Amino acid sequence: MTAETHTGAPTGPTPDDGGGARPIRVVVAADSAGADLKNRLRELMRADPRVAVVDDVGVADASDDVAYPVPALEGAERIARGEADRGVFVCGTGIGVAISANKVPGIRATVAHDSYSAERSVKSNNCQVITFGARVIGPDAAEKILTEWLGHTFDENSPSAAKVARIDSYEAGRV
Ligand SMILES: O=C(CO)[C@H](O)COP(=O)(O)O
Repeated sequence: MTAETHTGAPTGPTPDDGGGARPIRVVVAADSAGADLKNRLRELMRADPRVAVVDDVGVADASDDVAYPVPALEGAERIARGEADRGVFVCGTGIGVAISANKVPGIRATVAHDSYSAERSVKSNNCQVITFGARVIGPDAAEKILTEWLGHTFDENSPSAAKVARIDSYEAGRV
């Protein structure tokens, strides 16, 4: 699948649309440093009516020392293949899983530890993936940001769309 055919526009409900939009499919991933927070965020989303399914690609818990690129790349590839709409990836800082996910064509991922950045990552950048650093942000703050993030959508008719399209064009080799 090419980046052109897979811009991966986040879909789903907006905060004030009454929940009428299609529930989204989310994939979660983490390394040992992020497993506990990932599991907590996974359960939060499984109880959220805006989320249809939460697919967990591991690691299961902090005893598993598989390095962060492995679950992050697997999660990002599932989004690129159209098997999930969005991803929530966690490591110690959120940086390693973001860098890994961004290597998958068509995927836009960023760490976002504040509400405004999380919102703009969707509305400006059409990011499908948000990442957290479990050694940086507390679980309550991560839950609040995640709950808000689930309600944001990218407007393909907004001025930001052409900017994201420029990234897609570069990735597709069209300069
Ligand atoms: O935060 C991480 C990568 O960004 C990861 O959880 C720890 O990586 P390490 O410092 O290389 O062990």
